[in-house]
Amino acid sequence: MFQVLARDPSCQARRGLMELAHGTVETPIFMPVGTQGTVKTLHPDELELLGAQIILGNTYHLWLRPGPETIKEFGGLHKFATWDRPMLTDSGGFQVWSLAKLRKITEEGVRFQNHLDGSRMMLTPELSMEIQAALGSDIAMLFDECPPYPCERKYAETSLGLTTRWAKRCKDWIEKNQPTSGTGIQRHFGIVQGSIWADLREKSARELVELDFDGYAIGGVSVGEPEEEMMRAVEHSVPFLPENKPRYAMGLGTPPQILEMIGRGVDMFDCVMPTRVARHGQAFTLDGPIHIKNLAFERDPRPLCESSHPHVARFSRAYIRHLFRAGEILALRLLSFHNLHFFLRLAANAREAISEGKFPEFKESFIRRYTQSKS
Ligand SMILES: CNc1nc2cc3c(=O)[nH]c(N)nc3c(CCc3ccccc3)c2[nH]1
Repeated sequence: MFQVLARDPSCQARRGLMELAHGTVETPIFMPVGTQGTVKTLHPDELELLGAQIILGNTYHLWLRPGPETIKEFGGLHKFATWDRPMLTDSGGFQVWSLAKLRKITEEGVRFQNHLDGSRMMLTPELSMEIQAALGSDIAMLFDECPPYPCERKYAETSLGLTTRWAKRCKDWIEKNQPTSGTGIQRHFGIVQGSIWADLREKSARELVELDFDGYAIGGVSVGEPEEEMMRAVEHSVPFLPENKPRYAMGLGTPPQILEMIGRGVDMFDCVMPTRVARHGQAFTLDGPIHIKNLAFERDPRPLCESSHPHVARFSRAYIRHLFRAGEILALRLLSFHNLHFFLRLAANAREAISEGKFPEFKESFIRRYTQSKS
């Protein structure tokens, strides 16, 4: 399922290939988030134009609406959304924690109030696996508990025990129900927890590796902790994960953070930021982010960035600023397309640098230019 093609000689960065039911994915990879079965404001053809190899869907959102029956009737999420490349779905626990009201965690699962109609619902490891199987994603995340930040050590320790017991229940469900044919093999990734404590991160990683999954995510990060805590959580988890399996840092991060993580041996990234900040007028450039509403761009004839995709580079900053201030929907689409392209190019350039054994130099020069205050 995963093979390492090249390793940078002077850091932990590696280049790899993931063989999935709906195609091959090169790593390191950035994965656009398509919460409701669409990457906001963009058409699947545009995602292909961008070179998106895999997109993310949300079990929690799709379970509540339109519901697994509808999606099953259309042959799964790929057919429903007409996206024929790989998809990864989260298990729903994190979304219950961050979206639903009146959440109650028990050994059985998570009881909560549906944020759409207030009805009381229950999500369990087995149900999460069942929904993700109905969605037909290429990679399903195991049902975990993402502890809040900050939290007491005792809470983190108890919580990681629950995540491991839930991982075992997911594994039992998979062994009992996973069809080995039909919609193609669905892979499953365990999620390492343990909050900010190194020994808990090691404990969680060892317990999940013991259960043996197709890949491993580093969870409990990008939940409001300082950047150095995020880096340490990755550093304390990666050494206990197998070399020959993909590693996914959940919810991360800014361009510099992604490059720092790649240097520490992480292969997969997701972040709502590129499309979310696009809707607030922020565009990523090699010289750092810009806010298109800024008066400075009123007559700026340049494209958003020298490395913009032709699909967007044909428009001046002045024109996009005008559209944005006029509330034109095209502005959101152009900024979303541009930002996703920026992140996808960053991953592609990282892959090249790793193959050339020059990742540290690539990382340093990108971060230097990106963070220097623009002239
Ligand atoms: C923004 N920061 C962020 N930190 C996260 C931590 C966890 C975590 O510890 N456990 C799980 N299961 N998911 C997490 C997510 C959601 C990532 C996602 C979103 C959309 C689609 C697919 C995947 C996180 N996102």
